[in-house]
Amino acid sequence: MTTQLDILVSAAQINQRVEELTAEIADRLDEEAVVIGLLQGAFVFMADVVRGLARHGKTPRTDFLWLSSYGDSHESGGRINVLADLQKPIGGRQVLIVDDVYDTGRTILFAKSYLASKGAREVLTCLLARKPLAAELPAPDYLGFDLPDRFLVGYGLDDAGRGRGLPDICAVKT
Ligand SMILES: O=P(O)(O)OC[C@H]1O[C@H](OP(=O)(O)OP(=O)(O)O)[C@H](O)[C@@H]1O
Ligand SMILES: Nc1nc2[nH]cnc2c(=O)[nH]1
Repeated sequence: MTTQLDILVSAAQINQRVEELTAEIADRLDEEAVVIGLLQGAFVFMADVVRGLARHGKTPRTDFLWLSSYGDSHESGGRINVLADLQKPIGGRQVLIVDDVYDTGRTILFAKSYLASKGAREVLTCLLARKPLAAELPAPDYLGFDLPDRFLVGYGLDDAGRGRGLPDICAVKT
């Protein structure tokens, strides 16, 4: 990437936080729980969350829901599009949504009501990062980091499709 970035959270800090979060989550998940990652942004965090859960003795089912609202823009388009649905029913199950960032809150609020409408018994949320706008909204059940109001890239987060594989959480220099 040619974009200039500042590192906000290092890979080592992320690893440590994932370890703490997954210890807490493992205590809360029941044997029939499904961990649901929101594509695309959650795929890196999701991989670390499920491996952390395994270290803490839980190997839940997994699934993905592909939602999109930003496209290649730095601003939410306002409307959430379901690009690909869950592969298995979740009726009566506890679910944990895993996503990368909580910003306007539209994505996570949509995902919560969408999964509830599919019959989930309990919907828990685990967000890697929260930006200041979302601090006014309902808190996630599990949160990695409170970060500033900057455009985030890396560790799953993209800038127009690029940068998801960067190991740290970075912010675009303005
Ligand atoms: O709180 P919000 O304002 O809704 O923003 C959060 C969402 O924005 C990004 O998704 P995006 O639509 O960019 O799709 P992506 O996951 O494929 O990057 C990100 O992955 C979150 O899901
Ligand atoms: N990549 C990326 N996607 C977002 N969606 C909402 N906020 C952000 C952000 O800061 N970075």
